[in-house]
Amino acid sequence: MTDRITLLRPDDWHIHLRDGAVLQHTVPDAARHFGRAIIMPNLVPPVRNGEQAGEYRERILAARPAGRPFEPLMVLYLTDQTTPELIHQAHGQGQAIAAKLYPAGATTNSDSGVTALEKIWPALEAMAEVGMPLLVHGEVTHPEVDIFDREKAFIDQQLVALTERFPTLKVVFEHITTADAVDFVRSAPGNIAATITAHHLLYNRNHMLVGGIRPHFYCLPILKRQRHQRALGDAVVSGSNKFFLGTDSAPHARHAKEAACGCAGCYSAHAAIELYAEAFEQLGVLDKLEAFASMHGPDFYGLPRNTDTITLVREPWTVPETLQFGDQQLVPLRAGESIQWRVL
Ligand SMILES: NC(=O)N[C@@H](CC(=O)O)C(=O)O
Ligand SMILES: [Zn+2]
Ligand SMILES: [Zn+2]
Repeated sequence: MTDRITLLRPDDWHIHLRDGAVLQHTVPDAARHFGRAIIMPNLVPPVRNGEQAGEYRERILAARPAGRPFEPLMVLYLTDQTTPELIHQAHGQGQAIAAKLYPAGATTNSDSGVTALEKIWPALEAMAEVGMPLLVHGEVTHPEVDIFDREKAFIDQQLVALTERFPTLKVVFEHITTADAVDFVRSAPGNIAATITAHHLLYNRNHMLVGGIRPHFYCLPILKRQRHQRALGDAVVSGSNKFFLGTDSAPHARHAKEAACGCAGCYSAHAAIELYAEAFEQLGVLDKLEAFASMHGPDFYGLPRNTDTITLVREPWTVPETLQFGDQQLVPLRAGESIQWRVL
């Protein structure tokens, strides 16, 4: 049994840090072991242009603990109004590395999202031209589509056509949750990749719903049945470079989760690489963690891999019941329970 594993420093290709006072808590967590992170732009109001991305980046850097190598990689939030000029400007000035498609109404803070893909065709054309990746929250929002089918419906109704229309556009299908998404990404060309969260590898909908409803497992896309969890496991076991680490750590204050209408999002930044190590060990592929966490992401984005390392040891520890979140509290993933791995 391996009790110690050293990895090139990993990166998080999908995280929510929020804004304001909570950055004092979310940024240090993200910066514990990750070298870089793709910072999701779904603030209220969203990060719509290069200038706003630059300002948000400064607020994040102001909360970065001294001596940490952590670098935030900024993302634009696409709206019906996003123009090709805006893309060219943000890209040209190095203010944003990617742009995010939230179908309007699909998830937390997506009200300003895109109402019909045709509206952003010119922006996508510009992104393909300059090589800026499109990051996608891949769920349809039609009320008649069952919430467990929304990812598959997005592939069938939107993503296939989108990738055919823009064959050179780099696309990251974010936080995939279904066998359908795994199959789509696997059989797609090299410019299409996906992030996978630790919670979708470790859990399925039974964990959320059997024996009582557990709001801290509620996130979007929602946890699916075990068959889909296994398909995500198979994707990482395959070692394919199309799949890489994106935690989708998405903090909400405790009262906003434990409510009659609770918010979607799981917080995992306090123990992200440790939770992935557990998932990979359960799958019997700890040796594949490094490529997934530290190589496939930078390779896809065309960035250098980190050069320093981190070491994980098998040394169980207990996650606190709550963490400070600005002047509120949040309940992290695994609250009050143990995690098998610890970073030295
Ligand atoms: N994943 C979530 O359940 N929530 C995210 C938004 C998102 O990534 O869809 C959030 O911002 O809270
Ligand atoms: Zn999302
Ligand atoms: Zn997210």
